[in-house]
Amino acid sequence: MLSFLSSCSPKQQRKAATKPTTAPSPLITPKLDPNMSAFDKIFEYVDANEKYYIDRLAEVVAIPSVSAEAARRPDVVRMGEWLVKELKALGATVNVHHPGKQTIEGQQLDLPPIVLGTYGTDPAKKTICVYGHYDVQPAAREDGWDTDPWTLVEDAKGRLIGRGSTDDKGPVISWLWVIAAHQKLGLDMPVNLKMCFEGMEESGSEGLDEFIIAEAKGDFFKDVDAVCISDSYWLGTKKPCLTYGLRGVSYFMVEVSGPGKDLHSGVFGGIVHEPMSDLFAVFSKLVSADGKILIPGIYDDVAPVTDAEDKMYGTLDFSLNDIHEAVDSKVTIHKTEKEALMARWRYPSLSIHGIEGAFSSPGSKTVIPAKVIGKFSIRSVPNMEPAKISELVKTFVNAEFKKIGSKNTLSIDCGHAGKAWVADTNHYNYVAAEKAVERVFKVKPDFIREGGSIPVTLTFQDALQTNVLLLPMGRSDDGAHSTGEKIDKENYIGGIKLLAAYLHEIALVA
Ligand SMILES: C[C@H](N)C(=O)N[C@@H](Cc1c[nH]cn1)C(=O)O
Ligand SMILES: [Zn+2]
Ligand SMILES: [Zn+2]
Repeated sequence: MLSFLSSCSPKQQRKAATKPTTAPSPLITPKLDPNMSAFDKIFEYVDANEKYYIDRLAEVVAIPSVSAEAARRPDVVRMGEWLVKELKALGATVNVHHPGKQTIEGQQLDLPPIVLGTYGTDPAKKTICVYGHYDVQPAAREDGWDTDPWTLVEDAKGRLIGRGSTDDKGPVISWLWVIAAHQKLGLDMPVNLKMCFEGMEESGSEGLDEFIIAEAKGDFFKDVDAVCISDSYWLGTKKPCLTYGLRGVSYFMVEVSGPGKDLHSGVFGGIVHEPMSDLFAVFSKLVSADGKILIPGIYDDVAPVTDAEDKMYGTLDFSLNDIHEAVDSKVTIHKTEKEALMARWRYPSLSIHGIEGAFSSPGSKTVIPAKVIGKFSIRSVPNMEPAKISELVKTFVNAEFKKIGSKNTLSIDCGHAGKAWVADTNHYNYVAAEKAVERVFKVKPDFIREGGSIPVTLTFQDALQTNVLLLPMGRSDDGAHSTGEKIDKENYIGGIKLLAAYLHEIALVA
């Protein structure tokens, strides 16, 4: 299964490509001392089956389940079906919810299925709902990947490189390996599991909130005692973390159009209002070079810093160098760790992502694009409301466009929005996770917040009236959403142990 690449660059020759063309490595059941604890048995079993887990990760990375691209929608559905098949093979009760339709790229498409697995219904046990997403961000070799994003490659440092390896396929399939390990070892599962896996997280989780709210008291969710999500990252590269906060996100599309078709810039340059120039003029007013959002009122609702929060920053195992390593450069804005973490966790930020319709190929085509759609998002923090953010942004963008005096047309739309989330860490869910980290990694975790967004987290907390824990497997330098996304073998294998240990600790502490 693990083959070495030949006839390629020296850089690539050091890498092994794991292609899912043949059966995965066989599962091994090591001979274990019956007196060993359940924890130790599971840990030894997981170590013995490292190769199998990597082969199975390769299998799912090879399914390009990009939710944002219409052409990839069948692959997203295929990935959902893969999960259904695996869950059924494990003996889980599986239901699939079809959330309806969506229009993207002018096409009406079925939203991918929400896959719901139930494993165990023992009223004497706690019921833990685990959530994850099986869709991924777009990826293309031309973006700057050294390897094919859809072929899992293990490099000399034990990094498993491929789109979705850390965000979020590695963590999602790890829940399956936890069930399978218990079966092979003849161990009783310590909790009942409710598994909720969606295929639209990277594109606004369409249909999921409505489903959870409608079903909160229904069969699937009614007995849930706590929720666990593994879809975030350690703060650095060495110390495990538990995550208790996320920023929200409001995603905007700004369309500027005017000319009826693309134009020759030599013939029409200087005599027509150009959509791209208008968009640049407006976008240049959104954010300063040092990351301050320039939209009036946007900071008004940001929660003030408390004394406890102020002191907490100094306790974390984190240095600016962790950011430098993660971004492969020293282009950080802030001078201190505290300022950088505050900017990531507790202040809003605005990022410009791209322009649809703009000429972006190599070469020097002298075109005036007739229509462009600029895309940016605002990461929001506690107390900021998506409706107010949208109102402030739209008012500002329309006013800035008016100032230009262009005869083109601008329209702005908020594609999707989700609120920030902060959890109560004084809950057995966090106590169990902390103990699990200590068991697996022999160190106490840092308690951190995250700059990214998982909009459904708050929905789980509010609709199910339950505690939500984020239990990350990957590291800060995994490059989620980026080129060369990876999960370290150590984190993947350690992560499988961590998820198993967490479920056992729940049974012990709750
Ligand atoms: C933190 C999580 N793994 C993640 O990557 N979430 C995405 C969610 C999103 C929102 N719009 C598009 N994707 C993120 O934070 O960007
Ligand atoms: Zn993501
Ligand atoms: Zn994710």
